[in-house]
Amino acid sequence: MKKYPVNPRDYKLYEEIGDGVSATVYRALCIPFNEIVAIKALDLERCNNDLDGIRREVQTMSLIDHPNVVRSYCSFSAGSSLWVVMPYMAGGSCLHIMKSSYPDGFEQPVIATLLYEVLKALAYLHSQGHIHRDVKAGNILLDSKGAVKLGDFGVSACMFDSGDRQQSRNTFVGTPCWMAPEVMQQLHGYDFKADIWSFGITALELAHGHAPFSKYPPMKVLLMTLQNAPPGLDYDRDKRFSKSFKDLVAECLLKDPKKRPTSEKLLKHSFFKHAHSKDLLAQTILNSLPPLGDRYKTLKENEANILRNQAALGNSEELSQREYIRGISAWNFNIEDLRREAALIEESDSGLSKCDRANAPIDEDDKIDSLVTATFIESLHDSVSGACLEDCLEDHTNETAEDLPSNSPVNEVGGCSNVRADDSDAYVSRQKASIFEKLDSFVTDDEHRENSEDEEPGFQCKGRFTVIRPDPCSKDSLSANTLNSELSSLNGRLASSLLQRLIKQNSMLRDEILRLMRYVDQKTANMEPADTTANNERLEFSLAAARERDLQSQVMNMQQSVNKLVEELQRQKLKNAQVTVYLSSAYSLIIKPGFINY
Ligand SMILES: Nc1ncnc2c1ncn2[C@@H]1O[C@H](COP(=O)(O)OP(=O)(O)OP(=O)(O)O)[C@@H](O)[C@H]1O
Repeated sequence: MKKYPVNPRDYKLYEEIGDGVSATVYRALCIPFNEIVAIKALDLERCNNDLDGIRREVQTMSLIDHPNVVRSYCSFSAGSSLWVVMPYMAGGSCLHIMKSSYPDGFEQPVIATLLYEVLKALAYLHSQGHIHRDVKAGNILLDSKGAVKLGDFGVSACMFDSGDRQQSRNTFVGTPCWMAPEVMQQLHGYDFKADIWSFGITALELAHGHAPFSKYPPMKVLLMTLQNAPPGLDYDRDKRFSKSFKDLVAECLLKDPKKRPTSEKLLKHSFFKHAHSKDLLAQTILNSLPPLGDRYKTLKENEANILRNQAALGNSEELSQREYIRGISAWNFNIEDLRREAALIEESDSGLSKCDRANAPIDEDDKIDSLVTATFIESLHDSVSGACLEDCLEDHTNETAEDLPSNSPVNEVGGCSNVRADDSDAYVSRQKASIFEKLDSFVTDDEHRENSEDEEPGFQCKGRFTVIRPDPCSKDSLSANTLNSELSSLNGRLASSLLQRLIKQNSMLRDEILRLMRYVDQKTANMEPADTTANNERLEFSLAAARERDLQSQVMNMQQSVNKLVEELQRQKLKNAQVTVYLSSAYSLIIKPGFINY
């Protein structure tokens, strides 16, 4: 096999052809081979220390060998970046093609051809034990001849992972609009079927030019996906599509992952009778397209214009949502802490939830959805009283996938720094106030947005980062990761902080009393002759006070130990749940090799 050089000097970088949250992609020349390649430069500083994710992506890409999957030729470090050398896909991504020439989506034969190729990639990946976890138009790449390849393994996972990597399958990654309900729920982990859901959403994306719910902020997408009927090809404008296409989408978007077909089975679906060879793609959608670099430049210019117009209108909040406007593929909704908290609450909650009582779900799936959604919201309520997220639910319980332009402008992405403070009380109250503010702004924005299609979401989560409603000027701006972990630990921290403050106050009062007593004693001693008995009493009193202070500090230490033990218990509980999931997957493997089902 051809060995590509691993020295940056052997490559000449040309124009930029794409970018994501963690990477910029360039067209480049591999000088010794005189061959055009694509180089994905992963900025290690922008990767939020997700070195494991990068390692996984590079490792997965280098091991993969399938005509429908983008593989990496080699990778190496170049300055503060990691360069991944890949085949150059001159057509770019389906998302970019739609954005520049097909805003309302592709025709059915094109969709069938694209989806068939993607499905072959998925069948291969699944057979190798990989879950892609980020299937979407933005990750479907075309070369100049119409060959289709699935790319971006930034969040892929291996079914046979153990330890930390197994854990990654129990976390909340992907992109909200494309994310399967079971990935959001995090009740029993998930498997290959999560990709089938995303595949169904991608089918809708290719048919309409944007994914269902794409105008909504991630938090709302999450609630709508759990609560509403699955989206489908049910609108008037969908009449142009065949029944087999509608059936395919409906099968992929079944909420119960067990009922969804495998990728192997889907390959035999009657819809793929409409699929053609790659020539169709070359002759239709790629035919009149300008070179990728030019297209990318135009897209960027359009994006800049939109931002400038918004700035002129004084809508500063929309300014830095560049990723959303240009259709960056991944805005991974990283709320695993919150989800975990919701799941724990559910475990320990034997009574019916608000949502359960109100909605009286008819079947088991709906019940689980409602319960999880309700516990999710209740956990927020428990942590931060006053947050009123039910609005999100109630507003949309009867909505199905409403189609809204994926390029609708959204809020600004703020610089979100973690808050640090020396004074724990001030820190806790500031965090609390900040959380209230964030949640309030989320709810307010949501209500506001209901009345206007052009309004922007209040939350924006992208890439391996989660970003909350922006406030670039605020020093106290808080990342959603911080928010999530603060929410889960706020009650414990508040209680501990309160106790510590009480002990501190108590000991200050005691010192003050002792000081006053000493003062009174001195005054009395000046007036009276020395009294041995009184002196002895004073000595005893001082000793008792010292012993009391000693005991107080022991109580404080014990309190801290209890806090640590509670934390450890929660960690162990989580580990236990993961081991159970792992064992059940191992068991399924033994009884059904090649297919994993929890
Ligand atoms: N081999 C390639 N040839 C041509 N264009 C590419 C290639 N790889 C990526 N691109 C373009 O660059 C964009 C960003 O790439 P990629 O999705 O891998 O980066 P990322 O940082 O992982 O982004 P995100 O996670 O936001 O999707 C793609 O959407 C695509 O348009």
